[in-house]
Amino acid sequence: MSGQETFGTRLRRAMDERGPLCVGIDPHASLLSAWGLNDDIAGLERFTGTVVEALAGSVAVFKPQSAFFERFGSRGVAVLEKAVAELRSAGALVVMDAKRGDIGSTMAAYAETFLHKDSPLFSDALTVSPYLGYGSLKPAVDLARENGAGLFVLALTSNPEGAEVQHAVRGDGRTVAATILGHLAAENAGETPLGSFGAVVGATLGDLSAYDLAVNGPLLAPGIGAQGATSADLPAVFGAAVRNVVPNVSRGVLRHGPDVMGLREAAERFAGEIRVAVEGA
Ligand SMILES: O=c1ccn([C@@H]2O[C@H](COP(=O)(O)O)[C@@H](O)[C@H]2O)c(=O)[nH]1
Repeated sequence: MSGQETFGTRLRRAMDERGPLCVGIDPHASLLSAWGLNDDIAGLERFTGTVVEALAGSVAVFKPQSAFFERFGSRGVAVLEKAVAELRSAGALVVMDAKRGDIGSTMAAYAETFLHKDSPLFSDALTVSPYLGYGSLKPAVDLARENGAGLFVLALTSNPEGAEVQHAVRGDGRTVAATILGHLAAENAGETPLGSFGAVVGATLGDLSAYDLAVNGPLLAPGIGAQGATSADLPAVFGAAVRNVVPNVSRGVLRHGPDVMGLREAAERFAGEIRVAVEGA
């Protein structure tokens, strides 16, 4: 790596300056309709542009959900590319939620797509799935390091179905999720102020004291708002790791559009609740 700032360094600074809230950009068909937009490319463009206009200058992190753009084909991906560029040039960080995961040789191509500086979809970080084996992610880990980017690895997801895989106990007595967290701690060893290799850990999960969340990396926490978790739950779920949590809210903010002020007020409300929860912890 060439003296460039790491994702962990940029993220820590963004969290300090703007607060840790991550707003998800999830253009569900139902949200497009609620905003009075058609479920087509023009609706997608208007929706995405409104979120960027309202929040890019004040929110630290955005998490576009790639699926909602991909469903419109290449024109949807073009809208996503534009949003990524605009968000980053406004000083926000972009975590692309594409949840990629495949055998190493294919993983290398996914990594080129999202983690190579010359790609139009280059993002500060990418969500990835370790369920083809953590080692299959190596091309993404390597390219992220080379380009000052990061990863968020699915460890303990917010959905109830995740438990049958993630809580499964291996031959050595450790759970699958604990093993993934262990790999991340190793990636981040010695990094300051924060490593670049984070975990996805749902805010919906209740007491996680059985897990060592001290991976010296960020913990992306979806589940606040539409999935039922609240900002006030964060200290109980994350314990001492709460200061490394990047809480994601998607529909909970987006349902306040298309009014730009409505979106801003909703994001500020969540940001304030998160601040109170984290500082009081
Ligand atoms: O464990 C996970 C991993 C990712 N997600 C994604 O986060 C958002 C949540 O949206 P809300 O509208 O705030 O519920 C969405 O893009 C999911 O795909 C998750 O929910 N849980």
